[in-house]
Amino acid sequence: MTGSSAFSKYLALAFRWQRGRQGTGYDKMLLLTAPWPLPFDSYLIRYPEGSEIPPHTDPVQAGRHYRLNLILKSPRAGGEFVCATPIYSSKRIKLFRPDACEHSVTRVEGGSRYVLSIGWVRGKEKASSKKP
Ligand SMILES: O=C(O)CCC(=O)C(=O)O
Ligand SMILES: [Fe+2]
Repeated sequence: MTGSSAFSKYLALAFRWQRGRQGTGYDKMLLLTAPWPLPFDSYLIRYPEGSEIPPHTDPVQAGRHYRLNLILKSPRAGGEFVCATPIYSSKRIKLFRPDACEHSVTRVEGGSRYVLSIGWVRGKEKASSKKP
């Protein structure tokens, strides 16, 4: 993709609510993203009552995917982030490898949940090019 078409794609997407990829009731809003010097993206994610994210991974074409998720607002019940091996986890801060560690969000019950999600990719090694 050329720089200018990447930028027009960014302008078309940024600061608008889009349906989450899993189609399970959550919405995301692209804030800032850049391909260089360190590929990164940042999203505001909104989970209305009854939404959830089933177990999944977020693979990248090359390198290692990291995410720092800041839980801005928790619902009264549910909406728990589940990941067996986070790098760091507290009530409001989750640092993890979404490409390597399956993760999910339990059904939000009693109010909404809001997350600021910042992701970046380190290294260039292709997962499929790894020697056994
Ligand atoms: O909202 C969350 O806690 C996790 C969302 C998610 O799947 C991700 O950030 O990759
Ligand atoms: Fe994810």
